[in-house]
Amino acid sequence: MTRLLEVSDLDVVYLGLTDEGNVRACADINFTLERGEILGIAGESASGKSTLLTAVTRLQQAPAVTPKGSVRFYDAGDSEGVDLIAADEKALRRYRWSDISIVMQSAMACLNPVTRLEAQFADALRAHDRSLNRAQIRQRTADLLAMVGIAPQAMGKFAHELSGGMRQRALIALALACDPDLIVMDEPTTAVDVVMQRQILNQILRLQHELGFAVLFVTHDLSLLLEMADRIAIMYGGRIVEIGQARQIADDPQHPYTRGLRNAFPSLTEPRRERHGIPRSPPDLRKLPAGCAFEPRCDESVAACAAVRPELLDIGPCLAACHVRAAERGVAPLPTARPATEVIA
Ligand SMILES: Nc1ncnc2c1ncn2[C@@H]1O[C@H](COP(=O)(O)OP(=O)(O)OP(=O)(O)O)[C@@H](O)[C@H]1O
Repeated sequence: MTRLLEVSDLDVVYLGLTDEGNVRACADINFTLERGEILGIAGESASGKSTLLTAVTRLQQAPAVTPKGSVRFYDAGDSEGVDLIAADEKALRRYRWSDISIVMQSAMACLNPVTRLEAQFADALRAHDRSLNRAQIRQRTADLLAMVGIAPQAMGKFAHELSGGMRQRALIALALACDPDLIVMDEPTTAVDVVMQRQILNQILRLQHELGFAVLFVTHDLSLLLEMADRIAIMYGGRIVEIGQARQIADDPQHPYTRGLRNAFPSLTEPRRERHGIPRSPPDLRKLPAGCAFEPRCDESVAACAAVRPELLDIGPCLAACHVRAAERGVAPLPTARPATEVIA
């Protein structure tokens, strides 16, 4: 395996008018991605998933800032890598499209409404290779559309002339235009019906298999990730609380929150049983508790959980941020509780 991306100690804060108004949407994010790997990121709404993707791709906009951390991207054969967080706009342009491309939730918002598809593909292709002539661009566009099952005639159409599923697939074809090493996907199938969702996901998996790009895939639908990802990171309250192989997350989840998510939907193979949601609501990111953010909803918590924030530790089957699990597995003793309240600065 060769490393493609390394995210270290990354924080993302939406600046408010006052310090109390700051939202630390992502905190202490650490993960790696290997070439050709599919890493899924799951978690409830407002857990910081989309914020993480925009920070990793440096597409975040004010009031979002990244006060600390790095996102190191390793080009083929480059052992040093480049820190995308520190890179200037000019340097970033070199990586966008050709190395890293993005498929967002709403194709309608991402495709240009006033230009035909062909012109949008031409822009992306020329960003990679300025010497391409019109005939080459048309041929490459037709090939890319064919990869996602769209007839070449569609290149003469505007986004509003395509169905929702076609738009989303056209966006995937556009993301593939420069043969990137990494495609970042933010809920790419939420805007389409379940049949189309299945078709698109199968297409992504087939293309990933053929072309070998890595995928960073965000969704709130854990069941979907269990099917397609190699590894899965679970986010809660802006932090990764568990990260492990998809099979382990499916069969042996460790963090009580992951267990809650896992129990919330039925399995195709297990006997039928009653499903339970996770009680109460996610935390307010402007005022997180000093300890574990999941503690108020956790049925396994002990005194230390409310007082001391658990680190993401290697507990054997996976990395997890849970005092109870770490103690259970002999990785770290339960900390001594000390009551405190933290206000995000
Ligand atoms: N522009 C903004 N200004 C202030 N806070 C923001 C802004 N955008 C997002 N947030 C806050 O950041 C937190 C994380 O939001 P984010 O959209 O990253 O979560 P998510 O897990 O992707 O949710 P969803 O699944 O609903 O898209 C939320 O509390 C949200 O309210």
